[in-house]
Amino acid sequence: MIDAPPHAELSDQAAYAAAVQLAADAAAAYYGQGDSPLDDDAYDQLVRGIAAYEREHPEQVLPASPTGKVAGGAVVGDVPHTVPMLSLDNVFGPEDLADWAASLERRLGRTVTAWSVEPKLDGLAISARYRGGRLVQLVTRGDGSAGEDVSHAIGTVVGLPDRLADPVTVELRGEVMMTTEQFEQACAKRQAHDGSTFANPRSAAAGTLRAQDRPYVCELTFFGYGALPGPDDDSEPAARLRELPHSEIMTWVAGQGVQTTAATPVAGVVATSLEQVQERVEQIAAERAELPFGIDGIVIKCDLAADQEKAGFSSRAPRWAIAYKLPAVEKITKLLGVEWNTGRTGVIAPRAVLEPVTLDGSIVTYATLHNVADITRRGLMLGDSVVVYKAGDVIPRVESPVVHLRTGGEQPIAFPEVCPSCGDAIDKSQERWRCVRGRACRAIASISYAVGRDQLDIEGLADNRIQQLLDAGLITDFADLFTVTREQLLGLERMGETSTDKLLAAIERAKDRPLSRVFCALGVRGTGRSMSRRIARHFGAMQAIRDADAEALQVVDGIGPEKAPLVVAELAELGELIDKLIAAGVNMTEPGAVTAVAGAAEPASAELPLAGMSVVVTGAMSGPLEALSRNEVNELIERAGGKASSSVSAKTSLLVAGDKAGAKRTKAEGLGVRIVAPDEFAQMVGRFL
Ligand SMILES: NC(=O)c1ccc[n+]([C@@H]2O[C@H](COP(=O)([O-])OP(=O)(O)OC[C@H]3O[C@@H](n4cnc5c(N)ncnc54)[C@H](O)[C@@H]3O)[C@@H](O)[C@H]2O)c1
Ligand SMILES: [Zn+2]
Repeated sequence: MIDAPPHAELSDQAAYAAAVQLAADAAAAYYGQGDSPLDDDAYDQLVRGIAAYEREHPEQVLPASPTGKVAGGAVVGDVPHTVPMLSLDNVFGPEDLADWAASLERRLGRTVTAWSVEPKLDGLAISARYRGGRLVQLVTRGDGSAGEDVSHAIGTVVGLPDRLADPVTVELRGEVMMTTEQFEQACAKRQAHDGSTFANPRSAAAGTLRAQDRPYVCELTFFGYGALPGPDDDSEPAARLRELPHSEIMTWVAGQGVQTTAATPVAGVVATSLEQVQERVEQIAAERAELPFGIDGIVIKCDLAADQEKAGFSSRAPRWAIAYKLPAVEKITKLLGVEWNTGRTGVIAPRAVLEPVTLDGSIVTYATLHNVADITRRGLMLGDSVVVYKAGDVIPRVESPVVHLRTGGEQPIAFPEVCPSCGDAIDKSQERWRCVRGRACRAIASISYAVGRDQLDIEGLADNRIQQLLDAGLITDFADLFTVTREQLLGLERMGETSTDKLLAAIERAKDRPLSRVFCALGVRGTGRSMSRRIARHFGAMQAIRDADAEALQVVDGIGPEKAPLVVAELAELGELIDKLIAAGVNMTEPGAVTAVAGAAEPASAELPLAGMSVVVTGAMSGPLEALSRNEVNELIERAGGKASSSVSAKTSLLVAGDKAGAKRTKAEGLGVRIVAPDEFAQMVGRFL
C-alpha cells in the first residue's frame, strides 16, 4: 500500500538531542491541547530517525526519548490504570503484515485461526469505567500506566451511555473522536467565541475532552473497541469476558447500548486467513474517504483470548495486535498564494497555491478554498502553515491555518476588485462572488461544456473553433449554434466545405438529444450529469421543469431545500437561452418518461429490468457496451429503470465489472453484491440498448 516510510537523518549527538527535544515538545502539544507544530507524518519520520540513531549509538540514548514509550510526552495523570493502556506497533503493507504474522505465530507455536480486523479510529484512547452498570469515571491513556480523570465530559459523548443495559461492573476501552459534523459544529462554536477554529477533528477532540471551563460545549463521539472485567471480579459475566473471542466481546459491548463500529461501513470482521485480512484492509481503505469520521489505519488483532494471552505484551504495545497504517490524508504545508478564477457559470473561485506535499499517494500543489466568506471565517493569511486534507478522489481542501505556527510575517489575502477573467465588476450579494456578466463572462467555457460528449455531443467544435465563432460575432451562447448558416461558417478562416457540412450535420443531430442532455448542457449550477438525468426523467419535459417551484423540485433525489431555490433562480436566468433553443427546434422532452403532474408519484416502472436496483459500473466495457462512454452506460441503466451510482456500498444491487475492475470489485465481493460481466449485463438490458 505504501513503501516503508523515510526517516529523519541525524548526523551527530547534538542533532539527536535536538530531535528528542522536538519530539517531546510535539508529543506534549499533540496529546495536550492538540496543537503540535508537526503533522503525524513528520512526527513519525522524526521518531524513526531517533530510533535509527539509537540503534547505532545505544550508549547515547536520552531518557526523554520517545522510543519504546506508549506516548512520549503525554500529560501523565494521577489515575492508575488497572491494565496498562498501550500503543500499537505498525506495519505499512502486505509484506510487513505477513512478516509480523509469521513472527507472532512462531512465538505462539501455532497458526492463528481467527483474526479480527477493524478500523483504526483516529481519536484518543479512553477508559470508561462502569460500576453496577453506571458510568462513573472517564480516564485518558496518559503515559499508559496512569491517565487523567476527564469525567467532566460524561454526558457530552455520543455513543457512551450513562447506563448500560445490564448492571455490570466493567471497563470499556475505545476511542473518543469528533465526526466531521461535530467538528464543523465545534469550529463554528469556537469561531463565534474567540474567532479561531480547530486544526482537525483529532486535535479538536483532544482539546475538548480535556477542556473544563469552556463557555461552550462541543459534542464528542465514542466507539468502543474493548471491554475488561474488574481485576478482582470473579462473577460469571466477568469470567465470560475473559474467555470470549474479541469479536464476541464487541457484540456484547454493542448489546449493552454502547456504540461500536458495527453499524458503520467499516465494521469489524473476523478473518480466517491473512488473504482475508488483506482483503478487508483494502475494503476499509476504500471506504475511508467517504466515512463521516477519521481513520488512520486498520487494527488487526488475534481474535481468540487464548492467542492474546499467550502472545502477551511488550512494554509499549500488545504483541497480539498491529496497526496497518494508511497513507496520511492530512498534512501541514505553507499557503504560498491564492489564485482567483472565473468559472463557466461566472462564479469567481479562489484556489490555494501550496508548497507541494504528498497526500494519500499523490502530490498536492493546489487546494480549494471555497469562497471569500470561507477564507474570512477561517482567518487564513498568506504564508500561513495550513492543514490540507485529501483522501481518495476528493478534491484537496485547505482545512485551517495552524495559528500557533505564525511567524508574524503572514500577509492578508487580497480579494479581487474586478472579475479576474474580463475585468468587469463583481456581484458580491451572495457568498459565492460572481462576475456581473454571469455566464457570458466565460462564454467559451460554458459553450465548450454544452457541446461536450456527455451533453449535446457536437463533434468538430474544439475550443479554438468556438473562440473563432465568438470572435466573429456569430454566437454568444450555445443556442446560437443552431442558427449559424453555411455561408457564415464558410466565411471563417480554415473552414472548408467538407468541415462546414460535417459541423452543420453534427449540430443538426444535436437537436434530437434527450432532454436530460439538453438540460445538462445548460450547466445549471449544482446539477451534473446524473442529476440532470433524474430531473429530466422526473419531469419529462422542459416546460414542466420550468413550471416547477422549489418545492416541486425537491421531489427529485439529491435536491434539498438549499439547492432547489438556486436551481429555480438559475433556470429563470437561463430563460432567454432556453427560449432560443426551443425556437431552434431542439428537443425538449425525455423519451420514456411520463410527464409528471405536480404532486404525482414517479411513473410506474416496476416492469423495467433494473427496477429498484442500484447499479455500479467498473472496469473496461466489452461486447455491445464497448463503444459506450461511462455516461452512456449510466443513461442506459436509468432507461432500464435502475439507478446509476459510482461507488459500491451495502445498498448496491448489481456491479457490472469489466476487465481491470479493481477495488470496486473487491469491495462488492466482500459485501456479497451480485457481479455480472458486461456481456451478461447487455443481455439484461438488451431492449434498451
Ligand atoms: N503530530 C505530532 O506531533 C504527534 C505527536 C505524537 C504522536 N503523534 C501520532 O500518534 C501516533 C502514535 O500514537 P499512539 O501511540 O497514541 O497511538 P497509535 O495511534 O499508533 O496506536 C494506538 C492507539 O490506537 C487507537 N485505536 C484506534 N482504533 C483502535 C482499535 N480498533 N483497537 C485498538 N486501538 C485502537 C487507540 O487509541 C490506541 O491507543 C503516531 O502515529 C503519531 O503520528 C503525533
Ligand atoms: Zn467576468
